[in-house]
Parts: sequence; structure tokens; C-alpha cells
Amino acid sequence: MYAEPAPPWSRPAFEEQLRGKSTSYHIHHPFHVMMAEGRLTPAQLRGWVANRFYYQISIPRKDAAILSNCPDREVRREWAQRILDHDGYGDDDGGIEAWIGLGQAVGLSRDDVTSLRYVVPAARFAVDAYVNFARQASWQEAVASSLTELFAPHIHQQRIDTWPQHYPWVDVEGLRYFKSRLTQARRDVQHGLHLTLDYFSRSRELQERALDILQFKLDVLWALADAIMLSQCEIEIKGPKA
Ligand SMILES: O=C(O)c1cc(C(=O)O)c2c(n1)C(=O)C(=O)c1cc(C(=O)O)[nH]c1-2
Repeated sequence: MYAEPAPPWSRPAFEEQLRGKSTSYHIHHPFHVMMAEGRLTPAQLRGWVANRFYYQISIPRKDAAILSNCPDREVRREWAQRILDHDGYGDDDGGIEAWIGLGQAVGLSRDDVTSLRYVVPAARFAVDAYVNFARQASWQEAVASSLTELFAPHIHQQRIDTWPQHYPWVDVEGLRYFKSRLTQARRDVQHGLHLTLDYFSRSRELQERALDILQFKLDVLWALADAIMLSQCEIEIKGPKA
């Protein structure tokens, strides 16, 4: 017998489904739980900062892939801001530079971070999967994959709140990156969510596709944390912060 396809969820119900994915966010990954509870050693925290740098430098390339696939000028005008946020523009050095500052705040040199010498293979594979997805998928699908940012302000705020107490040896100036992302992520997500609700609400099948895409991206972040934790990437340094 022919079954009627399920009707699309209303916009609020679809948004609720997307937000419900927070249960698989990497804030719940054992490595991030340890980080928030102050249980990482300085060498482990440095390992995370050095590996995460590969994600930082890949984000603007991912966003450029979205731009290259998007024929809509209005969308491009707004999306382009993301690249400037990370690469910097005018007097603003941008997020990549701020992440290098975080590296220095945990005791790494600029070269330790930018050479990528501490980036472990599985971390690279996880991040590359995200960039490759954005290159190959439609721009609307790639936009949906950015929606893990719905949950990012919470984890940034958690680091701002817990690091000074748990990791007093980290120069607080290094937390600048997380502070700037609080506003940037909220603005980004307003745009990305609006586009996703518009495009995918045309059918239940599309809405379910958007949920699968968001799950894929949650898995990228989870796999990145697995990679860093399981490789036991620990960076010992000489000097007072060793
Ligand atoms: O520190 C984090 O846990 C975290 C997570 C995410 C995320 O949820 O994708 C991003 C960021 N940070 C971040 O700083 C950032 O600029 C960013 C951009 C994007 C994206 O998918 O376009 N995600 C994230």
C-alpha cells in the first residue's frame, strides 16, 4: 500500500530537532569533560591547542568552499565575514592569530603551533573530512553542517569560566579567542540557522537530511577529540611551564 510521506515539521519543531542534537556535542566527550574539570596536565592541554590549530586554519578554507558553490550574492555577502573573522582584516588580526596567542599562553612557541608538527594523523583526517564535505556538498548542505556552532558558545564560556581556576599557569590573555567567538558564533548561527530552516523545511525528507548532516559534523568534532585523546599527544616544554 502507498504510504503518505510524513509532512514536514513546522519551523519551530524542526529547529527544536536541530537543537536537540546538543546531546552529541563534544562538550560531552571525555577529553572535554576532563578539560572542564581541570584534569588535563599542562602537556595534554598544549597537545589539544596544537592539534586544534589545524581546525582553526581549515575553517576559512571550508567557508571559501561554501562561497565557491553559492550563486546567491546576498548569502555570499554575509558568509564572507566568516573568512575575515578568522584570517583578520585591517587592524583586526583575526581568530587564527588569536589561536596562536592561545598557543603562546599555554607555553608553545609560534612555530610549535604554525608548523603543524604536533598535529596527529587522525586529527587531520577528521578536519579534512569537514572541508571535503563542504567542497562536495551543495552550499545549503554545507551551511547546515556549520550548525554545531549552535552549541559552541556554551563550551567557549565553560573554558572562560573554568580555566583561570584550574589552569592558573595559562596567561588569561590567551582566552581572548574564546571571548571573541561568543559574539561571532551567535551571529553566525542566526544566519546559518535561518538559511537551513528556509531551505530544508520544504519536506520531511530534507529536514531529516539536515539532521543527518548535523550529526556528521558532530561526529567530526567527536572524532577530533578522540584523535587527540587516544594519540596521547602531550607536549612537554622546557622552562617554568614545563
Ligand atoms: O572550540 C570549540 O569547541 C568550537 C567548536 C566549533 C563547532 O562547534 O563547530 C567551532 C569553534 N570552536 C570555533 O571556534 C569556530 O570558529 C567554528 C567555526 C565553525 C564552523 O563550523 O564553521 N565551527 C566552529
